[in-house]
Amino acid sequence: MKKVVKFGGSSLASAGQFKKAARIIRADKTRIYVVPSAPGKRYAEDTKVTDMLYSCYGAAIREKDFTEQMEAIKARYQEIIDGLKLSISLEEEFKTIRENFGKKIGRDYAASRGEYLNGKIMAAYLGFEFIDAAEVVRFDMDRLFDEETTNTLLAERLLNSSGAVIPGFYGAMEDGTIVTFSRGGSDITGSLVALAVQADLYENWTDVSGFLIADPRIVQNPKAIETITYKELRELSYMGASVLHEDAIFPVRKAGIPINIRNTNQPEDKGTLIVEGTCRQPRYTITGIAGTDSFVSITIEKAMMNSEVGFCRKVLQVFEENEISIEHMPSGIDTMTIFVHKDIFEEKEQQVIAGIHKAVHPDHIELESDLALIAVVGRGMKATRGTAGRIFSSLAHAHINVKMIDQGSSELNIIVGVRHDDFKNAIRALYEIFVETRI
Ligand SMILES: Nc1ncnc2c1ncn2[C@@H]1O[C@H](COP(=O)(O)OP(=O)(O)O)[C@@H](O)[C@H]1O
Ligand SMILES: N[C@@H](CC(=O)OP(=O)(O)O)C(=O)O
Repeated sequence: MKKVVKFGGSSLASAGQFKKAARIIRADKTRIYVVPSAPGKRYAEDTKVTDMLYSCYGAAIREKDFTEQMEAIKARYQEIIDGLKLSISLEEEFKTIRENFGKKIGRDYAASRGEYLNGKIMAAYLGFEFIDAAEVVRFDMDRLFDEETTNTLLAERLLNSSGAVIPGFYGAMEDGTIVTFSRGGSDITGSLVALAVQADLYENWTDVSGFLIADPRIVQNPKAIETITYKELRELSYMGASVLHEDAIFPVRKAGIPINIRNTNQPEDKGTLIVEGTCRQPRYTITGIAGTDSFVSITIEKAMMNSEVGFCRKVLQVFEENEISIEHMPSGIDTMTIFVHKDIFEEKEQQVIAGIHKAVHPDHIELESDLALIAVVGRGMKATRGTAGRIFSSLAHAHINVKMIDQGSSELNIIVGVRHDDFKNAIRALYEIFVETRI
């Protein structure tokens, strides 16, 4: 039996949190492979070390003096080292980092140092071997993740280890250039390590007692999900449930390795088990609710659109040419609406509109911004009639106007579009009807 344990930034933000993590690791001899994140927030208004590094590197790039910012980062680590009563020194490491910042060696290198240094401390504290992710997580020369090489490198390096710390979030190209995954990417590293060593379980330790039915920052004390399938989780994390990176599912899913989301502050809680399939019936019709609140909708109107062969393709081509990916596309007889992320669309707005005019000569194009999309997800929905009806009535009851509704053909999710201002209330209303009232 072997387990991979990933600790998120909130679990390693201070010496006190490090001690909790180490207690968890030492309590189970099968917890052999440890993937740490960089120190996260110690309290709500605190700054994550990754963000401190980005901002410090930003100053270096602008050729501003970054001494003070670098000292603040160093102080975060020194506080942990002192609190753990370790005799290691990071003086030399910081000297190198400062020099590399001066040489403007790369933004990804800068960000990766958060995990690198935390890994060094964690390895020293546990008495485990430190393995630099730059040696075992490979990106190709186009900065794309190289899954096959990584799997080989990790397996060769780790299989005989009796205790190893591999920092999360980054890897390197063959020439040593550091590349990071997108934000929250330590979850991906954990998953890659689990696949390479064919772990029995991938434990992902965070600051909540599992995947909760709704975002705890929106719904007060939401209930935890006991068991969730990879498919359901993918829908929820893609739609903004940030507890697990959306790409962390793929490596373990392939090998059927379950993920267990656990709480470092409450290790006695069972957390959430993420599995390929389960015969366990979910407790409620829905498994979870998640949403993101910055979409734009583009509605294209043209009489007789439905009989114009190739209309949709021509419109979609305009988005493709502008490298904008499409989130949803509900349509009517003479209208089609396209939902896209606001931040990506904003920069190219006028090009896209001009492109659509040129491509299909519409009667009218209407843009609506500040929209939110909410996904109601659950394997139990397939067997239950009237789910969409309940969604509508709960939102109507809360005086929320539904802009769009889209049911996936797998009947695993229903997506609802609402105004940005209604976003949180809509999630609360949906939680209320499916979980609290359970009618
Ligand atoms: N459905 C959800 N269930 C649990 N946590 C969620 C959910 N949606 C959003 N979150 C947020 O995700 C946070 C945990 O993810 P993250 O901040 O990446 O943790 P870590 O630092 O441990 O990697 C929680 O503190 C919570 O605020
Ligand atoms: N430290 C990186 C990577 C990461 O995964 O962090 P966390 O586990 O704290 O979400 C970030 O802030 O994006």
